[in-house]
Amino acid sequence: MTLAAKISLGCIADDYTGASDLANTLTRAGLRTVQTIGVPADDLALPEVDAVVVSLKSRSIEAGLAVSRSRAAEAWLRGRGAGHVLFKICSTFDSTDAGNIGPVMDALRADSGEGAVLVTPAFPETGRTVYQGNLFVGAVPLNESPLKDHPLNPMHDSNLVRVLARQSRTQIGLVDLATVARGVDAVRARLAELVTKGIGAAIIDAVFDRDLETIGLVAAGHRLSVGASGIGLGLARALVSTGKVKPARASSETGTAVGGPAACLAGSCSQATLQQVANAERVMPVLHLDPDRIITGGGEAQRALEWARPRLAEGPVLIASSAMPDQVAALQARHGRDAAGHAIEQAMADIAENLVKSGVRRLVVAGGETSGAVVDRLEIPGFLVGAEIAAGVPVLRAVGAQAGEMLLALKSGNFGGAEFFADALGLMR
Ligand SMILES: Nc1ncnc2c1ncn2[C@@H]1O[C@H](COP(=O)(O)OP(=O)(O)O)[C@@H](O)[C@H]1O
Ligand SMILES: O=C(O)[C@@H](O)C(=O)COP(=O)(O)O
Repeated sequence: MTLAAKISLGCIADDYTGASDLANTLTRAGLRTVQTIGVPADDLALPEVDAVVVSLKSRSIEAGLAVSRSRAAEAWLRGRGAGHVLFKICSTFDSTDAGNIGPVMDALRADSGEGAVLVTPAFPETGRTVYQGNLFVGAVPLNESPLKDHPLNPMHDSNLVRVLARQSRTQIGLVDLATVARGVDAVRARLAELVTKGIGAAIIDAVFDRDLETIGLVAAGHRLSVGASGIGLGLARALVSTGKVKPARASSETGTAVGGPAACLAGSCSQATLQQVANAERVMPVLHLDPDRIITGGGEAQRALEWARPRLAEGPVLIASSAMPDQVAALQARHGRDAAGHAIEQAMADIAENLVKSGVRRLVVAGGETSGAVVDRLEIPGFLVGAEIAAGVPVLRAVGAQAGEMLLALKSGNFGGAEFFADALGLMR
């Protein structure tokens, strides 16, 4: 890969939608940023950038594998000069007690020789705030939010000190909002106090962007941090305000038009996506997949393609597997959680691959795991960040894709407004 100058910030994202969310945030804060899929091959031509976000599909895999892939990404980023590495996790802390945030954090902490790692999923722009170590999604604690029904990692505890302690080998401390409000020196003093107690990581409260700016200034003096786009915002602003990065103006354009047919795929079952799919019915043809037929090998992907192909010339189409929590639970009871999730992801990848073979060059995908399966199948090695569709969701221009010029939007399940699919296609020309 041709990266002429050394990078200022290295990031490892545990899924592809999360990576594009972070790449979007860093870009808007003035950092020239590229998103790669996995550790990039040496011959991938990328422009000169301040930050690289290496996207992994490691959120729901076995912890040992998540650790080894994250360590490989970290080694690559450090080799390109990154003094600070941010491990980007979900703003709703998506994980199970068996992994993966704690094990990856522990391994990266050991590799980077970090004393106490700052951890916060706060991202106020999307309603994620942390107070006394408790994560709120909008007005409700995490365990009362729609995340309690997530198909792969339902979240039942809003206290992140407890959640992370169950996953990590180190003790977990708290830097509370009152300390953050007192500023950079107070946070540094609190961290030093935690280190003397043998505490290796701390959840840090943040409610407003100004809290993240304080956190970013402290974190920028460390080698490692863990969090969502909010801490990315803090780090980016710190790099700019301390003169380490000369800010670039984020474009509101996505560059030359790609044209050709457009399609949307939804594998997310989040409340936000369910509403967006329902609203899309008013503006484009929508096909609801039969998940049982997908899992039992009933030719559902083929049926979807036969439905979509004749419609593509008329305008965009949407193909969705999204279902309500009770339907998801019933399907999982019949087939098993992982088997169901995997089969549906692979069916989405089959559909995406064949839609692209049929000429689709503009593709919107809803769902993190779903996006991972689709992007892997399309063998897209990286993305440049274009216009912002909604908070946390940019238009992406594929770099080095086999299919040539392509625009994608990878929507985190919970993000986007009620008309997200129409909003996205409106910016993807
Ligand atoms: N109808 C369904 N029933 C059960 N699981 C489903 C259904 N539709 C999709 N899934 C699976 O649910 C998971 C959704 O995860 P993901 O794509 O990451 O969405 P989100 O961004 O909302 O977390 C995927 O593994 C997907 O294959
Ligand atoms: O931080 C966030 O909320 C997102 O960037 C993200 O990671 C969401 O994950 P998915 O909902 O699984 O796409």
